[in-house]
Amino acid sequence: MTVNRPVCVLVGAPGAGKTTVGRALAGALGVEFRDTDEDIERMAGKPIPEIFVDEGEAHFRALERAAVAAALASCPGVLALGGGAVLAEENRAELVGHTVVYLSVELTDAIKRVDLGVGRPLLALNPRATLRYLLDQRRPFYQEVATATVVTDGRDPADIVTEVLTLLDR
Ligand SMILES: Nc1ncnc2c1ncn2[C@@H]1O[C@H](COP(=O)(O)OP(=O)(O)OP(=O)(O)O)[C@@H](O)[C@H]1O
Ligand SMILES: O=C(O)C1=C[C@@H](O)[C@@H](O)[C@H](O)C1
Ligand SMILES: [Mg+2]
Repeated sequence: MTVNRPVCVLVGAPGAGKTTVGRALAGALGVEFRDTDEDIERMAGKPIPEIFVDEGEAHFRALERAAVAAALASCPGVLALGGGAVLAEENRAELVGHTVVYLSVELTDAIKRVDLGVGRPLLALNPRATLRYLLDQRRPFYQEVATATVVTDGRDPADIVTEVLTLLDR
């Protein structure tokens, strides 16, 4: 039986660069890139902001728990989790034993990268204050699940990919 485990799971706040760095990292490793946000959109047949409006955040989080469990069990490549996936105890427990890289970002860089919250429903109102709250709330959870942390502030994605490749010994 073949067991598919991600080479690397990326966690971090909105704007940390999970999707950007994850895609480039997967390209460098020659493996598939998967993003639970994209899996959820495919499952639901609509974009994440519409799921929040039509069914609410609790429903989105339920879809996210299913997407995280499925991806951890079937993705052999680089897997990016949604920014809030670590909020669920169930997801944090599922991450034990995986190689999990926390792409850390602080407020100044995160706010520049999230483009006033476009496409990010939680940041639609008052992005700066909300992002500050999310970063403070989630930092301990990202640290709890991470097997390594890579600081992304003031660095370009190619530089971050190089550091992750070194961490992975590739
Ligand atoms: N290290 C970086 N330096 C500058 N800009 C970056 C960096 N990483 C990502 N970006 C830019 O920031 C934006 C957000 O990046 P990305 O979508 O990869 O973040 P994310 O962590 O996947 O966010 P989300 O949790 O919302 O999915 C994109 O426009 C991307 O080009
Ligand atoms: O930070 C969050 O809670 C989110 C981040 C995105 O990746 C999406 O999963 C969604 O917009 C929620
Ligand atoms: Mg993303």
